[in-house]
Amino acid sequence: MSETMIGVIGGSGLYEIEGLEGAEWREVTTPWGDPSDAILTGSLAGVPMAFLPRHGRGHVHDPASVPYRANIDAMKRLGVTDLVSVSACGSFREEMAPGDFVVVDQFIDRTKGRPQSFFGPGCVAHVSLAHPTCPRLAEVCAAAAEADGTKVHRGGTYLAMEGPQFSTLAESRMYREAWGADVIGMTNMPEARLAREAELCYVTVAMVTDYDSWHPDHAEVDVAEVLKVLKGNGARARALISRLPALLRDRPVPCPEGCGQALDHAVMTAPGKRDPALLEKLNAVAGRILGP
Ligand SMILES: CSC[C@H]1O[C@H](OP(=O)(O)O)[C@H](O)[C@@H]1O
Ligand SMILES: Nc1ncnc2[nH]cnc12
Repeated sequence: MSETMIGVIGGSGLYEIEGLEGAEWREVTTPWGDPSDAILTGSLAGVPMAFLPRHGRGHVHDPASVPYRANIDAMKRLGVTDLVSVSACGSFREEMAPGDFVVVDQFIDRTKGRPQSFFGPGCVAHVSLAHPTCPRLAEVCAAAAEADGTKVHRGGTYLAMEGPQFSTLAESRMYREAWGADVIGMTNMPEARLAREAELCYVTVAMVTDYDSWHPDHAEVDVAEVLKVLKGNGARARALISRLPALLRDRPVPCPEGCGQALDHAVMTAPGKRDPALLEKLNAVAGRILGP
């Protein structure tokens, strides 16, 4: 049985974490290009961890230019089994207030033009995305946040918009009223798709920073407001991360939810028709089924 390794992708406002033993920023190269930044590796309470700031230190990447495939490949290559996305989001629900955390379990993807898959011509694969997050990791994250006194909403639909501008009032109302979305952000797609293809347990912890633009009693979202709330959220996000090792250590690997076998019946291309160059690029993500 291989061991649990926790990966964290930190979103806006979360560019590093403290307290890792043997902490080292490591440059990881991937066949999909460079990740957003070097990756901070080390261990926490004896459990190996890897932390990657999604936008890079200094917030260099906008939501469209984040190298999602390189980020997920790099995490997989390092041995990550459980990947937590910690992200800022707007809320479409009165009860999901700024400062609350929403452990997301569904996505609606409105992003455009971002590479959506590791697979393609020469190695076609179709994984299930019906349940795009790992229920075990979701429960662990919810418990870790609650232990710190944070108000947690278990379950919620995250609308991934293209950005970088925030939504119009009409869009905000449509996502909330007609589409039933609970929170909105710009980055967790295609990240969640790619994590599933890479057979990682994945969950989004969405930290509510604002009410987007639909709420009659709150000003429309702007970055100043988001940053103000993020300052408060940062410490609680770090506290959540620090509790993960105790909750994930000693759990079986692979996870019984099946995230680690997502590719078992997914590849359609006949062995003799597979493109060797693409197979080479897939060596970390799909080496388990395609061979290293
Ligand atoms: C700073 S507000 C908009 C920005 O914040 C969120 O980023 P992340 O998901 O990486 O925390 C949102 O998706 C936008 O990219
Ligand atoms: N209202 C909002 N829309 C999109 N991304 C966000 N990130 C934080 N708040 C947001």
